[in-house]
Amino acid sequence: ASPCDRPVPATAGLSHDKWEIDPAELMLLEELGSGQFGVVRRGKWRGSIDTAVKMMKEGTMSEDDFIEEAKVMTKLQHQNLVQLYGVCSKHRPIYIVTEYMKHGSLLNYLRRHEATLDGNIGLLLDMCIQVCKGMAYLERQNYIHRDLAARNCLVGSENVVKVADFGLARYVLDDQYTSSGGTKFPIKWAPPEVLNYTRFSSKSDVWAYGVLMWEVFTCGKMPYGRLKNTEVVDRVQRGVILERPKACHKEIYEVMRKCWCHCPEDRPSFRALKEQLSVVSQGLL
Ligand SMILES: CS(=O)(=O)c1ccc(C(=O)Nc2cccc(-c3cn4ccnc4c(Nc4ccc(C(=O)N5CCOCC5)cc4)n3)c2)cc1
Repeated sequence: ASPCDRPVPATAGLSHDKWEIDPAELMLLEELGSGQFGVVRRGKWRGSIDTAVKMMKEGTMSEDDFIEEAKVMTKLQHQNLVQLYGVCSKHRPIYIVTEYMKHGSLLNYLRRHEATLDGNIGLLLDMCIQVCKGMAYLERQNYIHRDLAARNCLVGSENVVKVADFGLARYVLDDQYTSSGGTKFPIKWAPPEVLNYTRFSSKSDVWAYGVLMWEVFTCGKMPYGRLKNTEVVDRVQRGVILERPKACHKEIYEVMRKCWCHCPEDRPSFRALKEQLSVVSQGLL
């Protein structure tokens, strides 16, 4: 019988899990950057969809666990989260395919545009509010980021800011990055309970969010300057916090300070932060 009148088998298309992307549908373009994890390139998916393709160097990630988690991550959808489109896991290195953000990381954007951003309180606050909305969504989904910082947020057109790489830290194999004693551990974004017991929670993400607000209002300065990790750990455990950036109104700094309460339960939720920041933002108009 001709193929057109042969019944389509019920399993057609099911062999490809929807989080699995066929590399034949990806056209790899210029390199966007790289790190110890591998290389990131811009890509076109199915001819027209702009993507960023992270090509994970072998040995940097527990791949099978990550591929399992990718099924969950593709379901996390919000206008302030960098959308995971899927993975190419049938070859090595595996590819992590996400939506493309054309202005790169928030940290580099702040540093590159300091001249126009500095003093533009409304725009800086709007960037913080966008990150807060993405994080409030993750909080509602009981999803912990574990490495929130300006370097892990991305900027798209019209100053859209989105949170990236949520949850990815759990799959990094380099224990210099994963253990709080390691040289690559993000000490400056970690609260006391993470430094002492690696106890991650949405409230430890809130602490990191306070540091991200400080990064935004300093247009990308390094928190605690050139202090060594051991000196930062000592200060944080003694309750010494980051000073108010000069471009930052006292009421905005008050919000940051609440994110740095020693006890996690005394810190506001992202839901509460979103309310507080929009009140401040209206007050500015
Ligand atoms: C700690 S870890 O888990 O090992 C880990 C480490 C690193 C990463 C990671 O993704 N890093 C990473 C590195 C480079 C680019 C990315 C990266 C990831 N992306 C996801 C979506 N979009 C992007 C994107 N976009 C870019 C980046 C740079 C430019 C650029 O060249 N510009 C210059 C001209 O002005 C505009 C900006 C443009 C767009 N860059 C991500 C993720 C996880």
